[in-house]
Amino acid sequence: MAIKTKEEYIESLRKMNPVVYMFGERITNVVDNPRLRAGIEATAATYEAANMAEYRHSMVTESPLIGEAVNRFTLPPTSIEDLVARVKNNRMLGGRVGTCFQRCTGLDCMSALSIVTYNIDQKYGTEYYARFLEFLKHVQKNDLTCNAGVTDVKGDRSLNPHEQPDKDMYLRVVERRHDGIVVRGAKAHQTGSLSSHEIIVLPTRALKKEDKDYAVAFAIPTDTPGLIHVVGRSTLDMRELQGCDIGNTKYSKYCPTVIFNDVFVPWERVFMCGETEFAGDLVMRFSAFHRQSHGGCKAGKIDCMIGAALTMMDYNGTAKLSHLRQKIIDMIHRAETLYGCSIAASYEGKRQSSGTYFIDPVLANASKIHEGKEMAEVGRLLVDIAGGYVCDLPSDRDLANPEIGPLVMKYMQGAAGVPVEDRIRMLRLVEKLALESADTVSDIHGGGSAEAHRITIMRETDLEGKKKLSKRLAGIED
Ligand SMILES: Cc1cc2nc3c(=O)[nH]c(=O)nc-3n(C[C@H](O)[C@H](O)[C@H](O)COP(=O)(O)OP(=O)(O)OC[C@H]3O[C@@H](n4cnc5c(N)ncnc54)[C@H](O)[C@@H]3O)c2cc1C
Repeated sequence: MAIKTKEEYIESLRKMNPVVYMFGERITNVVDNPRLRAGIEATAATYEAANMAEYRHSMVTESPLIGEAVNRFTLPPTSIEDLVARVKNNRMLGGRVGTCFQRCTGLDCMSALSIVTYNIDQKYGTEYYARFLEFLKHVQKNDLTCNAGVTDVKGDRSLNPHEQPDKDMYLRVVERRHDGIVVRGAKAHQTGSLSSHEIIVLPTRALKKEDKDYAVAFAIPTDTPGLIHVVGRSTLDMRELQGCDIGNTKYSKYCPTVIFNDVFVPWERVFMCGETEFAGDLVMRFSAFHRQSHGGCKAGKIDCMIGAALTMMDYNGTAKLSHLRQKIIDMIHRAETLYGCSIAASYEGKRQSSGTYFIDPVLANASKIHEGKEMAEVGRLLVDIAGGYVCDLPSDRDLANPEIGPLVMKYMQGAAGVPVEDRIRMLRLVEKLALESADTVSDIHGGGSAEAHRITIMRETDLEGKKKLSKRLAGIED
């Protein structure tokens, strides 16, 4: 049963028993909690699309590993076609959910591990790659969702992990046993950790040899004893719980901090343990794949934002105004540049020793730098087009109030013939698309902060080649 339906996916989460806290209280029923469910629904869209005639051909392919049809979200790329399909699927899904569907990070971890575990084995004769392939088979056969446990809480940013006054600021191995390891630490911003069956942990940065205990990668179920998910707050997080003014009526996003309170990991699930010199490569590969992913999903989110802007123009009676139509063009070209860089990064991908294909990291990072700046501009344009009611629209509860409701509705009218309820719904969606902090901050920091992209671009670009070009024209011989 390699392809799950949406319903099977949700039922599979129901069988899990993670330890979860939100707003200071223990949540025992994750799946039916309205706030968490909105996030789970976004991930469920990746299962739904795989079963829809319209998208099945792009979402499903045969795995060379298990010889069965699998959801592409479980498939590390083994061709240029696979790399391109990742971006196209992400764009389609980003547009369908209008937020993050929370399933690419796990694939990005698996893609990076499928390259680096092989390289570690080549150097040290370890068996990480074989262990990783066993894990991957499990993921593919059961159509699992994984999330990325990469970002450590990091304490004092000027200090290396082993230099921190509290040694747990980066996740580390605290005990080595005959049957596995015990780890302690916390991973921040764990997008969709409760929509996932497994959490894949990687180091968050390059490490020195003194940081040996921090050079650890592994995968464990998200309800493993000792794991505590503390759901983070975001700007619109009460809306689903209050059951009104929701905006995106189907989907949302949430990002817990996951605490690893002395968690046991069996050796068969450990994919790196102490090989510090590979930590930087592992995180660089994960980040580059993740930045490629963003080029697809965020372009898809802009598609949805453009749709909302155009609809607001219809509803406000501003559809013919040329300066607003210019702003639509400004939104479109930003989506296409983002997408174009990400698609180009895929076509320029190269086969690695393990057989996995890796994207062009310079193009993928260029795409992400563009996202960090331009998504904010797209949000600004959307709010500009939609009008000031994006921020202080009366609540659904005021509209339903028998005393003031009819009066409020009267003054919410837009263009003739547009149902007032529709105009209100679209304004709420614009609020969610442009101002939900879990999404807008992810445009800046998700996949690493801007400086990390710039450093990668500088490191991975052929600077000498560019100097040679200029020297040749200037007649300078080296
Ligand atoms: C909505 C959202 C979703 C996310 N989802 C995930 C996820 O699913 N999985 C995951 O693992 N991570 C996730 N992340 C984490 C993301 O990768 C980090 O936020 C990002 O790497 C920045 O780390 P930080 O937040 O700790 O900020 P910091 O590292 O504190 O950075 C803040 C600023 O300080 C600068 N800075 C910090 N330290 C240094 C230094 N030593 N040298 C130079 N400059 C420095 C940075 O460049 C940046 O400008 C998510 C983040 C967000 C906001």
